[in-house]
Amino acid sequence: MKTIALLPAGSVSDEAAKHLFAGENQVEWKHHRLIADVFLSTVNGISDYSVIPIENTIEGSVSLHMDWLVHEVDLPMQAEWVYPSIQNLIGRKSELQGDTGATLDFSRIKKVISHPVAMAQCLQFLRTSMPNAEMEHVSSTAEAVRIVRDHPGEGIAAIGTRIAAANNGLDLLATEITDHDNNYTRFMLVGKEPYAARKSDRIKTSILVTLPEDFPGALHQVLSAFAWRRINLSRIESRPTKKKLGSYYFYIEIEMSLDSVLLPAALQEIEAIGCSIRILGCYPSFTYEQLL
Ligand SMILES: O=C(O)C(=O)Cc1ccccc1
Repeated sequence: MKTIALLPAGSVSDEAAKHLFAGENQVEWKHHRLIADVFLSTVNGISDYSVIPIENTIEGSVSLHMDWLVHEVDLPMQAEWVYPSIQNLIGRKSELQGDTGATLDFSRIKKVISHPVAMAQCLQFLRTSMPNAEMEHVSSTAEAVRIVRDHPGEGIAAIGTRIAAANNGLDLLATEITDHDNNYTRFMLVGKEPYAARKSDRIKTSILVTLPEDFPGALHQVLSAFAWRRINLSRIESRPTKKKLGSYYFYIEIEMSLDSVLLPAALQEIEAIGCSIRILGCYPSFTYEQLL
């Protein structure tokens, strides 16, 4: 039996997690309202893994979650997979219908609430369909839908999944409202134990590199340690160390397993120039189709 911590039922994370663990009946889900509690559940040994959304096609890195992974906890990355992010506008049709019935009057929506990543995916839709509505961020799309359920008659709508609308007895006011197609979110499974339920040919390694101070060209040297070995990088991102203004570390995703001969040699070379390296994990990567 594996216990998995994740955001609430009906969240995008919930759909995505069920996609990775499809067909496994020995799974227990522990839903949490806040991503901090999702992480802490695994840190405290209450669950084996946490499911963390880390990157989205439209919004890019989910910085809050990446920062938790790096600064607050020490949980190795064990698998990553992508899942389509399909968002819908959810509320009560009856609140948006005038005397004449049928058409929905979106100008009656005073406020739209959702998770910041979901909201960011639908900004054009919101701007054109309800330019005067306020926007408010909450901890998940599922939480947003629950709030709409608990506040009838207040002109509030949520952005969330179809499942959340159905679970809460609410209507789909508009479907598939993201501003761009091909909107995917990348999820990470973190925990102490390796994930071995499925195999992938694509193995990645994630590291954090902190550059030495006053070393001109340090980042160039780091990148060249990978480049001349023809090691492919799929993501590189700088984030503040939170210790000093202007001090950053680099989060780097490498398309190679730590078990290879080449990668440990590249990492040694990088350390030799005075960089510090923290390995965040070496894990299989799955496409959406691979898990179908
Ligand atoms: O709020 C949710 O439903 C989540 O799981 C976080 C999220 C939000 C939007 C896209 C992907 C994940």
